[in-house]
Amino acid sequence: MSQNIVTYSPAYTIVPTYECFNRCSYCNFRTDPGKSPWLTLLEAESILQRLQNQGICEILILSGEVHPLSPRREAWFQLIYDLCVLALAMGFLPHTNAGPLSFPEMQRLKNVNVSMGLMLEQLTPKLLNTVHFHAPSKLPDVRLQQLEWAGKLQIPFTTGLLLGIGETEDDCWQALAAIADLHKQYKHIQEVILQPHSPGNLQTLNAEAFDPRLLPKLIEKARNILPAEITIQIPPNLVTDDNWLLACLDAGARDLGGIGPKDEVNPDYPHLQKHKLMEILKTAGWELVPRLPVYPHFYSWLNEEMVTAVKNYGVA
Ligand SMILES: O=c1nc2n(C[C@H](O)[C@H](O)[C@H](O)CO)c3cc(O)ccc3cc-2c(=O)[nH]1
Ligand SMILES: C[C@H]1O[C@@H](n2cnc3c(N)ncnc32)[C@H](O)[C@@H]1O
Ligand code: MET
Ligand code: SF4
Repeated sequence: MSQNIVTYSPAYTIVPTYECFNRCSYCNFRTDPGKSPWLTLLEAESILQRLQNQGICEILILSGEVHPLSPRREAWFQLIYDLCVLALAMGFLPHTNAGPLSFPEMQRLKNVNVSMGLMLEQLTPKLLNTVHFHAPSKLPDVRLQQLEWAGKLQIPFTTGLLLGIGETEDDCWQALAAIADLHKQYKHIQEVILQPHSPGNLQTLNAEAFDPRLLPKLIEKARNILPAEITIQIPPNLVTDDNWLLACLDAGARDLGGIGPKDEVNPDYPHLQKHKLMEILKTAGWELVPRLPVYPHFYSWLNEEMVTAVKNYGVA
């Protein structure tokens, strides 16, 4: 068995809506409520048709958020649900990250997703006075509760930290320890993303990019805090120097996340072409291998329909 494998998920991101009632000051994705048209199922169908037979497995459904008490919340949720059903019908594997959900919403989405995700971001409440001042969805207790519900519902889950938004190193260790604790109870975390803050043109936060030279040490320490079965993921387009990227792998990162034509969250940071990335990794002896958005040890948590969808990729 080769030990020098790095995985990635051939993915395409579908955005139900960019409108969001939160205003995270580092966000380059959101528009104001009512200001962005929602994706229609017809538009989605034509996008997905063009993606067929291109080696893409994962459809990442990434959304701005309609307030839980808004009269438009139900239609917003239904659109996300229907997009998952459509992606499945067309042979793709959905992974939804649409911000915090109610327990029944999460329960319903489990039926039409092979895995789901929500970044913890950070745990320290001091960010509520800064980058998350206008972002009730980023209340640490709300995020922790989401991770707990995902565990109770046995949803294979992706979470992670956003780095360089005003936290200290110690804040990172505490956030990682909280993820490790929840995982020890429910065994549901498949990967933890260590996402460096990367400034774009639309955000209001005036802060530097997270210094990528700090990443390897952070990954090494994260590797010690997190149980071994949780994979550490780093986004290669946000670690723009080849040597730093390789240093991240040496430190214990083993996955490069969803790689597709556009990074919707960080549109100013395009991904390298796959063969370029492969070449860089190869020089250091790493092999880049595609994976599905759900890891094999979670197949027993999926319903029959999700297992069938996964089986179409010749695994399970
Ligand atoms: O291309 C991206 N994929 C992102 N992904 C997808 C991720 O890289 C993988 O495709 C999934 O983890 C599925 O395996 C996220 C998934 C989450 O659950 C939470 C946050 C993200 C963030 C990004 C992102 O910024 N860019
Ligand atoms: C989908 C995820 O994208 C991350 N995210 C949001 N804005 C930025 C940015 N400027 N740089 C890096 N990551 C970002 C957050 O962690 C969010 O949860
Ligand atoms: N709004 C969601 C969150 O922040 C997912 C998309 S962020 C661009 O968790
Ligand atoms: S990061 Fe997510 S929750 Fe925050 S403003 Fe952007 S879309 Fe909304």
